[in-house]
Amino acid sequence: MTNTRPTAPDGGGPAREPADSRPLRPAADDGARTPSGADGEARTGGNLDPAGGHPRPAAGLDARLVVDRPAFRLDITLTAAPGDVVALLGPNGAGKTTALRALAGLTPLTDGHLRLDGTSLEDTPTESRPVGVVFQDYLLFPHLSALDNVAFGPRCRGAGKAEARAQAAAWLERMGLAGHAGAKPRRLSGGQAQRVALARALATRPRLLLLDEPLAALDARTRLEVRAQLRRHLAEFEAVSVLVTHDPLDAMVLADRLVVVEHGRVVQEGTPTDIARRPRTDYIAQLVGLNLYRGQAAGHTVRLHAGPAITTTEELSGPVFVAFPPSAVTLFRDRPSGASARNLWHCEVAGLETQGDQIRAALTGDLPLAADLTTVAAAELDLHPGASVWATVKATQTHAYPA
Ligand SMILES: Nc1ncnc2c1ncn2[C@@H]1O[C@H](COP(=O)(O)OP(=O)(O)OP(=O)(O)O)[C@@H](O)[C@H]1O
Repeated sequence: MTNTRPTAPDGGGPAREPADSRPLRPAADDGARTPSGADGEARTGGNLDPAGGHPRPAAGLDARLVVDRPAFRLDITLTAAPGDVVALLGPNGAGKTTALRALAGLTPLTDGHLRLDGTSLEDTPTESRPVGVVFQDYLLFPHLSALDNVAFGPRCRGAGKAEARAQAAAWLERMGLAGHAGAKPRRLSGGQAQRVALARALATRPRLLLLDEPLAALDARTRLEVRAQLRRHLAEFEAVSVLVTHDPLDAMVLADRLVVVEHGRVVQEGTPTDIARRPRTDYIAQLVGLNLYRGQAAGHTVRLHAGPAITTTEELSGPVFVAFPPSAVTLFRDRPSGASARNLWHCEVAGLETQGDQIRAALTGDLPLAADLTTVAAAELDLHPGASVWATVKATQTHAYPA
């Protein structure tokens, strides 16, 4: 692992944890250098994995991670080409950290495989794997300057002190931190410390960069800045990056591809746009802020498994999903007469929540749904929990796709 060893040169580093304890902690430093020539290979080349039908890239990451625990099983396939940024998203307990720990070599695989640039990592000691990790809480050595924290990686790879420091200085410069090279971590802001941690991971030129909730410890303003910087650095990074996050915005901004994990399984993967447009589980629909239903389509009508029918513009048949945003819902206190919307449901307000300058109403009744309206509209409608309302959605505002 790139960024820290169990003990720093003078013995002050974080202690190494047992192989499968929590939280995720760095292990030893990277000793192996990247096989050269892997960069620039076809991003989607390779054979098909006979088991899962996933492309098996010659360069990049090719993993099936199976971890069995008494009450939990992780079984996910992850492939990524050099240059890809993949975000693992999922609810609490889905298995994201377990997957990251398995990729890092901190949690042993029960089954599956883990290959990087065509080489199996399973036989490579954790500390020799070309893997870098950036942790949520940075885990910088407190007694070392920013420069020496970053130089630590190259040092462990065998670089001489002067060379390691020169490389570290170049990385700090790249991160816009040249002026903080001599600062100890306690004198750095959260955003600066996170950039030092990223520099430390990148300074060993890993072939797999793992980021564990990299922005979670930052306040909202710093987060915005660091997110933009991280996006730039990840875009420049030539090998595979995998990040774990709870935050859909981080995932959408930082990643080329999202892999959504629920109950230890991949439930959906695709580009952020595809996932936002065609969510396939309630968790993802909530994440991207859509109302999502499942039903049987016949022409322009989708009969929901539990509930009424929804009229759509798409003409489909068979099992489908139908989605629409809360902003597409119009609410009335009295049943609208002559409303052009075909979709009209009688509901009750279950709850109201302020979201920025909008009010999000949670409705139950004919169809459980979320509706957004302005504060003024909510006041005019005299909305309150228990209030009876009529909800309409135009067919053109819905989106139906095969399930
Ligand atoms: N060291 C461990 N020993 C036994 N069970 C564990 C261990 N670590 C995690 N688990 C269990 O494995 C499952 C997956 O946990 P994991 O931490 O990977 O999920 P997660 O998606 O990262 O969740 P969160 O978002 O809350 O961090 C959970 O049921 C968890 O309780």
